[in-house]
Amino acid sequence: MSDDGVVMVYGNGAALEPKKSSTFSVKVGLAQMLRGGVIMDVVTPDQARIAEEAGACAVMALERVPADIRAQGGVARMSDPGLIKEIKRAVTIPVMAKARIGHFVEAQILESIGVDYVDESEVLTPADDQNHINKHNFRVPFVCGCRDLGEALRRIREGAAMIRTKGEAGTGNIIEAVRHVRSVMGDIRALRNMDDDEVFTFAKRIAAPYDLVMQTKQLGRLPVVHFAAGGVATPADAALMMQLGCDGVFVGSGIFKSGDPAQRARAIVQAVTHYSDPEILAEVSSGLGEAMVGINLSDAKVERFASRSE
Ligand SMILES: O=C(CO)[C@H](O)[C@H](O)COP(=O)(O)O
Repeated sequence: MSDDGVVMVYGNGAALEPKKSSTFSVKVGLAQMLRGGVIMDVVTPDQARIAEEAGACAVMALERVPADIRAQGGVARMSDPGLIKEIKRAVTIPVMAKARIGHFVEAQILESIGVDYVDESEVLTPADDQNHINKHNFRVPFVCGCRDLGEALRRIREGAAMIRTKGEAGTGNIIEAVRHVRSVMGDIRALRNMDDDEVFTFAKRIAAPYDLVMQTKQLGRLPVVHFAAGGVATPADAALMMQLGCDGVFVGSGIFKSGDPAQRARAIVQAVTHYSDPEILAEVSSGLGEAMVGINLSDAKVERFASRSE
């Protein structure tokens, strides 16, 4: 436990470590450095510079922001490695990049060009509808999405060193992000109050490895860093994710599909830093110009990226 009462998971990584890998706890520790930060989707070196200047703790290189993936359709893939290299040269903060679910060759390519993290992401078109990447086969740390505690712990068992709740990327609508964060946090609260004897059945019910469920119970939180993603469009949305207990946020479309990306990016960083101070939140939310338009999710025709994997 650290001074601020936060459970430090770095030293606990060894308990999650399969025999095969000697690096898992190092990857988990590396992701800790991102806590309290904002990770911004960027598609060009210029956008990466805007993100860094605004105070992003990392950027996520992808071929199109999720709102454009939705609007344009087609198969969304890993972005051009040449472009990712240019983005790496443009900034000093860590650069993440997305690989399709199950596409371990895209991940090999991203590792070979030196990205700092790979996001095995449902925002891209899945390559394998049964299997995720065996992330223990890589030196580079992975982040993966989840909608609930079981899904988070399954990804961690496969080697994810960081988790993000999925939300619904590219909608500018926070409702699914709230649902997913509340689901994870609610299950952790229920788990903490459970008798140890009940954990076997609970682990079976959420289809998660017993040892990771038990570790989560003991820590009172996910055993790796947990960010929110998908639908964050305003400083208030970002602060909401933090007040619900997340360690940081990913923002994609919400910044670069808004009227003034640089100003909105700065405001969202401030909101994450001062997430429990409504006066600062009021100040940074003022005069930001147009937010992204967004999509109403009660429309059944809207594709759910979050349901693309279990
Ligand atoms: O997939 C992501 C995180 O890995 C995206 O960065 C995130 O979900 C973006 O969503 P949005 O465009 O709604 O902000």
